[in-house]
Amino acid sequence: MSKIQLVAEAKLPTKFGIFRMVGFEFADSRKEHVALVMGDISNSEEPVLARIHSECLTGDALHSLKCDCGFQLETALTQISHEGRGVLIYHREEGRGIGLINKIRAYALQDQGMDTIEANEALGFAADERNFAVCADIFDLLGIHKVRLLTNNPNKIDTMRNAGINVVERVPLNVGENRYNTAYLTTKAEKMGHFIVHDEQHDNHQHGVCCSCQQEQLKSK
Ligand SMILES: Nc1nc2c(ncn2[C@@H]2O[C@H](COP(=O)(O)OP(=O)(O)OP(=O)(O)O)[C@@H](O)[C@H]2O)c(=O)[nH]1
Ligand SMILES: [Zn+2]
Repeated sequence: MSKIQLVAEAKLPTKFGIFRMVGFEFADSRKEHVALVMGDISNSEEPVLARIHSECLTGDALHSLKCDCGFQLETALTQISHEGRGVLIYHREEGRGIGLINKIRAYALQDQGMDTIEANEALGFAADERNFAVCADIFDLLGIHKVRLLTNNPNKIDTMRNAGINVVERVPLNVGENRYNTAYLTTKAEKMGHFIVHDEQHDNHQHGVCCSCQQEQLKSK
């Protein structure tokens, strides 16, 4: 497989501020990834606040409560904009690498009682099919070698370090817990070693999707 290349860039104004959007592509497979960069990252000595965000159409764009992705995406972009400097790699590995349609199939099995990992395995996939190494190559192409990584996933940290990216700090990203994703978060913590801190109160009053509040909202409709 060829190495990923930086192929396009442009300004992207968002509700979180103005980013530089950088497009990356593998010449052979045409597989695409994108990074949103804010501020001056040219000083390679100053660690960059960085997020590797794996694609989740349902959570990121369709407001699903089954996972924490949408909340993490918003929080990461907010934190980067507060610092005025940082990068978010939008890692196009939908459904932990199994793709959108297979993720829907996995959700159907979860509706019957399987957890995230059991559902993936019942479909013939590993628990996690993602390849994070490409993100180290993207950091490298952006001239970033020292990061404070926004994640709860130890595997992302290990993969970056093994690829020569200096992760000087893990910045936790525990947001978005609600009644529909508690089991998903528990599976991540218990079976995948993620650093999940359960929030007894849930932190979603601010998002209007707290378990009980949401119930009330749904009932009143
Ligand atoms: N196969 C599968 N993928 C899922 C499911 N729910 C969310 N995803 C995908 O999981 C990926 C996000 O992975 P997570 O385990 O939530 O988080 P992470 O990226 O490993 O770790 P953080 O950096 O802490 O967010 C995205 O690609 C989602 O599309 C599911 O039930 N099954
Ligand atoms: Zn998700």
